[in-house]
Amino acid sequence: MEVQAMPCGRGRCIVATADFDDDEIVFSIPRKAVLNVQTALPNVNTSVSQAIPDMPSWLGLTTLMISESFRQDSKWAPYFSVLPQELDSLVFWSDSELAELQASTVAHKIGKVKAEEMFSQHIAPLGLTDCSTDMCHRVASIIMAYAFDIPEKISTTEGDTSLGDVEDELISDDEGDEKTLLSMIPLADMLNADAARNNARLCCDNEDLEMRTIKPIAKGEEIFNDYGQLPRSDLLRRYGYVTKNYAIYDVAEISTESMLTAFRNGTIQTPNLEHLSDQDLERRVELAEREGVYEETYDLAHPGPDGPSIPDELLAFIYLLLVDNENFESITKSQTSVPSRSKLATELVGKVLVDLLRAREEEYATTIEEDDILEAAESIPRRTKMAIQVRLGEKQVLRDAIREAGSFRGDNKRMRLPTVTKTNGTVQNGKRRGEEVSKPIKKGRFQ
Ligand SMILES: C[S@@+](CC[C@H](N)C(=O)[O-])C[C@H]1O[C@@H](n2cnc3c(N)ncnc32)[C@H](O)[C@@H]1O
Repeated sequence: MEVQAMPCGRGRCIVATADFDDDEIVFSIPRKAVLNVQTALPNVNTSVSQAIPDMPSWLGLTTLMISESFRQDSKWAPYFSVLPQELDSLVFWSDSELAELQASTVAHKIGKVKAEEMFSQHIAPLGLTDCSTDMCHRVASIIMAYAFDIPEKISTTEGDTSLGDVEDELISDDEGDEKTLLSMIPLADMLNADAARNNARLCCDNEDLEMRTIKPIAKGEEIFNDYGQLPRSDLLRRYGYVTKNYAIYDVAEISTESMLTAFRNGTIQTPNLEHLSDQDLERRVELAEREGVYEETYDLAHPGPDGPSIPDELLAFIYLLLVDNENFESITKSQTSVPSRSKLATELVGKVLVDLLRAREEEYATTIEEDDILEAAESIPRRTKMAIQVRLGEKQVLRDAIREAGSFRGDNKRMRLPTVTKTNGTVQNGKRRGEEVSKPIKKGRFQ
């Protein structure tokens, strides 16, 4: 094998001991060397093997690994012995460490309490001696950071029914029709990842699993697998590390409830913005749901070739809250569709979004400039430094989104504001006299 495992600043890493071309096999793993319900479940005791099919795949594999780790003669013992004892995934952070994430929504996605409920409900009744909650967290977190979802290999051997029921329960089919098996793959899971430096990926098309290059690799270079285009918040939550290479995938979330509260409370700073009654607001939210643009939270990103910072759905949602009654009724009756992005990006939508995004920015206790200074400090603990990078990344996304919203110049003529008091005492909604509000355009859902 033309690779070598060695310690590095990222735990262990795998380094090439020869040159590789593009799309060359770096190493192969026989499927029987993979740990999953197909390979390991028949060995575990009856109560465990009967319970696992009722568990979600991550919990089933957690139970399987814990149970297997208690077996004196487990063939996986050498593998288990090299798995890490400690991880930096967010589930292991103390409250004060988590507080450093400030207003990042990742702190609410850790799922520690829910996981503990699952451990009590499913694993505790199995009576596995010495199995503690800490051990369950450790194994579940290793699975989160190390396991692969591999396509199920359907057995063609007639009469092979040994795992039929188990497979039905534990094989997930979340990617289209392809059923996958959550699996621990020794050696393949020794590869680190680093956004721009990834140069290999696991290929499951053949009998053996193959780690193949996705670009040429020179002798001496580290081999990196691709963990996906993850924002640093998720990288930290799942893998317990962050690097600046992932900054391009950072996202900041804004919750719809917080935006609706700002509308209800009248905290939007736009002058003359007509107050919507709760009932009106409700109708507009229902229309957003019907048009498929309502989300509980919206992800903002850095603008780039893949798209703008502010998603179309968020623009459409704010547009539906701000559009004048005439156009609102017209869309409701499906005489008009929600317009395209260029028409959604009205000056008013931009202005309101700037207010909402600034309010979101203020939920973080420090500014970008303060974080830049804090992050540069040498004496800072490792977890604090990672938390600063996450929250800083989110604030930078918010700043991009604010800049983008502030550049909206679309016509406000269909907006329900600002109200303009005419000298003769009549009030118009900002549209020029005689201006046509909307022609019935094509019906249909927001694209
Ligand atoms: C699949 S394992 C990779 C092998 C791991 N280094 C080991 O020694 O077992 C994933 C873990 O490796 C570490 N890791 C991977 N890529 C990294 C990187 N670029 N920087 C720092 N740590 C990294 C993280 O701790 C992550 O949870």
